[in-house]
Amino acid sequence: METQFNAFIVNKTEDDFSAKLQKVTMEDLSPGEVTIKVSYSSVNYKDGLASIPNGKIVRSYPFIPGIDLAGTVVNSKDKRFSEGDNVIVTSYELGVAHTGGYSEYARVPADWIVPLPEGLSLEEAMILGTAGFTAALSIHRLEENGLRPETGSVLVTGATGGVGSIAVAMLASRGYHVIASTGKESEHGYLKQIGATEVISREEVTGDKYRPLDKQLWAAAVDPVGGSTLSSIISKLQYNGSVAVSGLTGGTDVPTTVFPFILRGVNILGIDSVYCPMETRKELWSRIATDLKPSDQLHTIKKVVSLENLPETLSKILKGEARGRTIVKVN
Ligand SMILES: CCC(=O)SCCNC(=O)CCNC(=O)[C@H](O)C(C)(C)COP(=O)(O)OP(=O)(O)OC[C@H]1O[C@@H](n2cnc3c(N)ncnc32)[C@H](O)[C@@H]1OP(=O)(O)O
Ligand SMILES: NC(=O)c1ccc[n+]([C@@H]2O[C@H](COP(=O)([O-])OP(=O)(O)OC[C@H]3O[C@@H](n4cnc5c(N)ncnc54)[C@H](O)[C@@H]3O)[C@@H](O)[C@H]2O)c1
Repeated sequence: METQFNAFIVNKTEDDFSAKLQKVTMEDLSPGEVTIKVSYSSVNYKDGLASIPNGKIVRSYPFIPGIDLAGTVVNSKDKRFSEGDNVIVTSYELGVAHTGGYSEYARVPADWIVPLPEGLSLEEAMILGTAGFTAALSIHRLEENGLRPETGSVLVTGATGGVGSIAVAMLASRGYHVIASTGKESEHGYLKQIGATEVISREEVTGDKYRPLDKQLWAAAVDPVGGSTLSSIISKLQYNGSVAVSGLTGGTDVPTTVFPFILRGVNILGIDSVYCPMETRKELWSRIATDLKPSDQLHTIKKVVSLENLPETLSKILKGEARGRTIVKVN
């Protein structure tokens, strides 16, 4: 193992903020039982927030962000892992309070590690990453609440984003009629290519004005957008319909009324990928490698960058300009 290696460091002092590639040593990494040579990381909205001064994600500076990583174990003090094992690490404190995936090496607690399931390569694991896991958890929770392809169509908001694109592709590969919503007219072709049956604008979701109960349009929705988009979804879900809520790119305040809940039995399902229990996490990753794997669409969804490209890539995701999933080829 090299004594010095590359990592993307964010630093904040009283009067300065910087985010750049630097040489680091193992002493700059947070402690953990398992050392991993990182092959790929990825770029999530949360990583974008971690790269700006007031994103409220990073707990202390200087810091190495990156909430996702996939790589190979080089050293383990925990019996569950050995040199040469291919692994995935996402969630918990990674890239938030524990140095993350934007580094050639990472050191993490063994309890956070998922062995790479058969059926996924390290690259595919990161095309999916936290976004793919969140999409899978959303679909799992919707199906637990009765959703089936014959129940009706499923709306996906923020559909060109990471969570959105993977949700479109996973739902389509499971036989659902997927209605993808986007603000980007130029991306309708992309959304059809990854499996959307119909593509609608953001305004078609919200309508001209909010009505507490509106026309029943969708059996379910995967919503990483939140805000007024979520208010409209709640009033337009079919009887007993559910929305899986994972994000806030469209805002955090969700004005609603009790009517959809007490008159139509509508459900809001909260989706948290970060502290999802390990047993469910492992089960879902093995489904992501098999029945939930959108094999045909993964390479249409991916874009590959290097650690050097991170500043412009992180800035793009915060402006809502990223498409699909950007993975970072680290080693
Ligand atoms: C991959 C998953 C994602 O992408 S999630 C989306 C990214 N997350 C965000 O944008 C949230 C960033 N955080 C914030 O904006 C603020 O912390 C919010 C949530 C608004 C609360 O702010 P404020 O009212 O100032 O209180 P606070 O920061 O002291 O926290 C209050 C209690 O909530 C907790 N909290 C905070 N952040 C998280 C989090 N990400 N996950 C779980 N819990 C969180 C804090 O620990 C605190 O709890 P306690 O009082 O310490 O028990
Ligand atoms: N709950 C969880 O465990 C979890 C996990 C992963 C992501 N997230 C959250 O999900 C959201 C999406 O994450 P991502 O990594 O896929 O990001 P992303 O940037 O790839 O996707 C976001 C999408 O939202 C769209 N968008 C932006 N502003 C919008 C607006 N005002 N109205 C409608 N659409 C808008 C963008 O065009 C983009 O398509 C973020 O809020 C992120 O924090 C939550």
